[in-house]
Amino acid sequence: MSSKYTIGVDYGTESGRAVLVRLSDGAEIAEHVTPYRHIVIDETLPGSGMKLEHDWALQHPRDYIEVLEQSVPEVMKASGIDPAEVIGLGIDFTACTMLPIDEAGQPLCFDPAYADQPHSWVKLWKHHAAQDEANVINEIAAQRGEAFLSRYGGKISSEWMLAKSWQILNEAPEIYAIADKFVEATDWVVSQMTGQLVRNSCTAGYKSVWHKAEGYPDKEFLKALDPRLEELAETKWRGEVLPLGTKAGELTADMAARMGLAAGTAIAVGNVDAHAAVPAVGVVAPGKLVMAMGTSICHMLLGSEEKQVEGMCGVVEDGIIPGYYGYEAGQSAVGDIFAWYVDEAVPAYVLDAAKQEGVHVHEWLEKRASELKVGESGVLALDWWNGNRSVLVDTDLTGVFVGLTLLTKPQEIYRALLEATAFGTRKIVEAFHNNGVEVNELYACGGLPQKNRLLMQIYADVTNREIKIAASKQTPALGAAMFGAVAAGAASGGYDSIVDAAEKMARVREETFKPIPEHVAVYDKLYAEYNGLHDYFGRGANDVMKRLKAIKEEASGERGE
Ligand SMILES: Nc1ncnc2c1ncn2[C@@H]1O[C@H](COP(=O)(O)OP(=O)(O)O)[C@@H](O)[C@H]1O
Ligand SMILES: O=C(CO)[C@H](O)[C@H](O)COP(=O)(O)O
Repeated sequence: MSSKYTIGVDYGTESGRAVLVRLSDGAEIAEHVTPYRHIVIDETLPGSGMKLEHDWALQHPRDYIEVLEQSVPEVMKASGIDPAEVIGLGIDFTACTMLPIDEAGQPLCFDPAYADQPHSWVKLWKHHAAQDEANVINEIAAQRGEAFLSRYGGKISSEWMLAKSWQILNEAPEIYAIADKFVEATDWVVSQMTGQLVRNSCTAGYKSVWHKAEGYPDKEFLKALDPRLEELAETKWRGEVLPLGTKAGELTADMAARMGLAAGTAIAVGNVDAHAAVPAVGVVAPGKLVMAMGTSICHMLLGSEEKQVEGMCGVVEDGIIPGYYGYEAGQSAVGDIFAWYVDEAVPAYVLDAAKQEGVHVHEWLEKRASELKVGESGVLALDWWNGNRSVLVDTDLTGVFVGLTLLTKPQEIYRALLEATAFGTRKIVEAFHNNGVEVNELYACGGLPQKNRLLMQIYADVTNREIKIAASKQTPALGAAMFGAVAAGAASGGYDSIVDAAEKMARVREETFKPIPEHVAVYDKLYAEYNGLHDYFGRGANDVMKRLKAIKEEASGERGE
């Protein structure tokens, strides 16, 4: 019997990649990356050259289609597989990455009449220009005691659908009026393959404040924000929300020809990058926290009940794996903090030594830092270089070092930064575990577990939990491919559930990182000190970070006088 295959397409911030996967064992047969032609549009609008304001981040929807037209045929060519053997395809995306579309499902920015209006383009997840709207959403939701706030750790983000939709209404009412719908890019790309638009429970739940039983926020709340938003959910956000793993439709003949696949191939509903990674490491049950570790960390966890956990990004029924409540939390900088140190603060002698040894500065520092005993340096840091996303949810918090002396070495500072991010993760683990959402094991995927062994050992020691590492380097794409196999179903040679798909296709490395008891004991003491600093600086006992920010803004003339 011939093998069957599935394709996962992972849409990142700067590029998209297709991975062709064998259904029987999850083997990754071929992959291809297509960088987005327009990458991130944050300075001037394509065509008109209109200058964008600060904090804007747009994308070109055509770039997403190009990934399908280039990377999918490339993986087919590289593998030599017959298109008839590819039975399903799934995609995952950054989120909330949203766009306004017309009645025919076309992006408004494709229409020459609207192409010069920035609000007609795709707003990327990191478009942060809707903060004013987010602040009012949070204020009014808190005043009205809206129940949904507790499902999002008390805060609705400026990155999400409501703030972005409202920004369009405030700044470009003509675009708001003409738009037939606002959709997640993941749902739009799926609609371009199938010819019909359906929404998915993951982005709807985490990014559009949708609840399986209660739906979107009610009209009274939306009206309290702005009377013009009263009908938002029934109009611009309308459309069926389907659980992950559902078949969104079948590949149209036109798209099949452009992608080099067979018409009728099953296409799964869209998904989010970090969330797609969870089944790809084999996690389909509660108790196992998955960390997507790179520039930042997304923490994902399943639970059997809906619990309130301080500072989580969100809890969504069916949001990660159907049948479970999916919890998400995060640290807004991790690899980026280490990058800051390496790029901005390492002495010249370290740069020279690394060059001489022919290793990257990170590797040089990792090697020297791993020669230190736990606690030996006497240096402790708080990991708030990009604010705190969980559990304090406060972007105005900043970094701290304690214990520096004239003898402090660069490797001691580097190690303190690795440890600070591990303490931040322990805080999140404990927030879940102590509120009835068990965390017994950790799984890691993303770039960092491949790059820094000391970091992984520190995470195991600080959290006192074993850490399993993803075998795949393309974990989100593998997860998306698995959902493609589920959309196809067992009758077509795929799988009937993501649990079945994970059993056959997901893999972790044999080697794990286990806590070392002597390290755990010292880290318990250091974590107690971290906790003390965390609460002192983060919970209002000393708002020095906020006062410094105010002084800084005053000094740089940014404060309204
Ligand atoms: N050896 C290393 N040790 C620790 N951090 C590293 C190392 N090499 C690179 N980094 C950091 O890892 C991050 C990139 O992680 P990666 O998962 O590849 O990217 P992304 O989060 O963009 O997907 C950067 O912030 C970089 O500074
Ligand atoms: O909000 C998110 C997931 O909920 C991600 O941060 C966003 O999708 C971008 O991810 P990445 O930096 O890995 O591309």
